[in-house]
This record gives sequence, C-alpha cells and structure tokens, in this order.
Amino acid sequence: MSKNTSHKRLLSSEKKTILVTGANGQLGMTFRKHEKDYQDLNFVFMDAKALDIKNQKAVDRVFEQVKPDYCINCAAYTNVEKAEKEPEKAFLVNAVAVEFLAMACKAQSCILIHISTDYVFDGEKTTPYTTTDTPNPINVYGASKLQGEHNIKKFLSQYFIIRTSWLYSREFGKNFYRTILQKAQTEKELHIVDNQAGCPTDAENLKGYILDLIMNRSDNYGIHHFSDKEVMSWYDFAKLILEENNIQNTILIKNNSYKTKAKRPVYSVLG
Ligand SMILES: NC(=O)C1=CN([C@@H]2O[C@H](COP(=O)(O)OP(=O)(O)OC[C@H]3O[C@@H](n4cnc5c(N)ncnc54)[C@H](OP(=O)(O)O)[C@@H]3O)[C@@H](O)[C@H]2O)C=CC1
Ligand SMILES: Cc1cn([C@H]2C[C@H](O)[C@@H](COP(=O)(O)OP(=O)(O)O[C@H]3O[C@@H](C)C(=O)[C@@H](O)[C@H]3O)O2)c(=O)[nH]c1=O
Repeated sequence: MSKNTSHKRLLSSEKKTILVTGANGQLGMTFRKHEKDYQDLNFVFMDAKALDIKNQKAVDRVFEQVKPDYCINCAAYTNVEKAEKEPEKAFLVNAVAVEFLAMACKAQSCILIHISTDYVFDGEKTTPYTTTDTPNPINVYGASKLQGEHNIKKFLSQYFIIRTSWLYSREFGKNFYRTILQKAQTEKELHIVDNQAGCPTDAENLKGYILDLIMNRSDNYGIHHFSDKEVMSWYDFAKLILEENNIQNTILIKNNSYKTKAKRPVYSVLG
C-alpha cells in the first residue's frame, strides 16, 4: 500500500471489530457511509431496532456474540427541547443505558468510544472550555449526558468520551443545517438567535477523528474535545447554510426572543 493511503491502515495487521450503536442517527449513518473506506475494520452496525441500549440483557447478548474491540456509541436521546418535558426518558438513554454499555465493555474488554456534548457546560466562560473545566449543565439533555460520562468513568479505564458541539450532517438526520434548508423552502423570513456562540461540527470530521483514534491505536484515554474550529452564532451559521446552498430569497432576521423551553449555554466553544 502506498504511503498516502497509510492512514487508513491499522498499525497492526489484526482486523478490529467495531460495534456502532444508534446506527441510524446522523453520526451513525456517517460511519455507515464510509464503511468501505476502512477495509481493515469490521463494522457491525446496530440501529435502535436491532439493539435497544436500554435493554441490558440485549446489550450483554450482543456484546457476547459480536465480541467488539471497540464500541462507538452513537445512540442517544438528542431532542434538547423535549428532554425538558421528559427527563426520565433522556436519562434512561443518555445515562442508564450508557452504564449498561460500560458494563458490557468491561466484561468483554472492549474500548468504549462515547460521544458527549458542549451542553455539559453552563456557558459562563468567555474562553474555550478545556477538558479540565468543571461541567455545570443548564438543561436536562446536558445533565443526562454528563451523568452518562460519570457512569462510564465508574466502570472503565479504557474509554474515550468525545465531547463535540453543534453537530450537523448535510445528508443525514435532523440537525440545524437541514432544518434551516427545510424552513427556507416554506418560510420567507427566518428568525434566528444571535446570542449563543459555538462551533458547528461536520459529522464527517468527527467520524474522521474517531476512526483515526482507532486506526492509530490511540491509548490517550479519557475526555477529548473535538469540534470544527470556526466560532459563530446560530444566526451566522444559518447565513452560511443559505450561502452554501445559493438561497437568496430567504430573509434572515436576528431574533433573540425565539422561544425555546430549554436554556442553552451562551458560549460553548470547546478547546
Ligand atoms: N446532534 C448534535 O448537535 C450533537 C450530538 N452530540 C452527541 O453525538 C451523538 C450522536 O448524535 P446524533 O447522531 O446527532 O443523534 P441522532 O439523534 O441523529 O441519533 C441518535 C440515534 O440514537 C438512536 N437511539 C435512541 N434511543 C436509542 C436506544 N435506546 N437504543 C438504541 N438507539 C437509540 C436514535 O434512534 P431513533 O431515532 O429510532 O430513536 C437515533 O438513530 C449523541 O451522543 C449526541 O448526544 C453531541 C454534540 C452535538
Ligand atoms: C430552528 C431554529 C432554531 N433557533 C435557535 C434555537 C436554539 O437556541 C438554537 C439551536 O437550535 P436547535 O434546537 O436546532 O439546536 P439544539 O438542539 O440546541 O442543538 C444542540 O443539539 C444537541 C444534541 C447538542 O449536543 C448541541 O451541541 C447542539 O447542537 O437556534 C432559532 O433561533 N430559529 C430557528 O428557526
């Protein structure tokens, strides 16, 4: 194999098995899309139907059968607004079920790669949050994700918790990028908040970061922060989305009174 494709080769010849949970979500689908690019990895994709991570017996059974070397947990309760009304559901998926995964990983000596969020922070800082900053979530979703992090740390030493922010895929799932395009089809004016700063992150880049950890056999376990680098507001992001798609007849209006149930951090840049 030539040198310029070597990043897609494992450092050792052993083929690793990667279990991807929540495989029908935007990040899960992004991994699926690239399965063929990684011939040295044996992917097992399980969507919510194939494996409900809330079902501990099912989790244990799948881990016993698949014997994964890595589990990339893309399963999550991600509806920030709805979580305010149904916190038990959010905690069940984002915290309790994550503990089931951690226990199964422990039993099978599997490395857990779990995705967490900038919403574990309260947004009171004005400089990028580092991995040593103390989380202090201000909404139910963030609190449930933080509890998930704690539950992993209780059981495992070989884990990666990767906090990312404002994740979007142009192709898959429900996300701000696709919501704006959808709204632009039916609404002349879009009212978008300008009072939160963060870094939109392309799911393609997060996928690359995670698979590099595996391909390079990283043992830099613990909490990682990964996001794309451009800091902006949701309004700025909406503007970029419309520009990228050459949409000129939609009027964007800065409107910080856009009503939401959940509070969001005012600043959630990850450093
Ligand atoms: N989206 C974002 O902006 C950000 C996301 N993250 C984190 O990144 C990760 C991936 O998010 P993303 O791909 O955007 O999320 P999605 O909501 O697109 O995907 C989550 C997937 O998990 C599935 N799921 C829900 N409950 C269960 C369950 N009990 N068992 C198995 N699968 C389940 C969902 O299935 P179904 O739809 O059928 O319920 C869905 O397919 C999550 O951990 C999220 O918290 C972090 C920062 C930003
Ligand atoms: C759709 C829309 C949203 N907004 C505002 C509401 C909110 O403050 C902000 C973002 O809106 P959304 O609800 O789409 O995004 P939200 O669900 O808050 O996105 C978050 O999702 C979770 C899963 C994460 O982990 C976070 O990193 C983050 O990406 O934009 C408007 O002002 N106008 C609009 O038309």
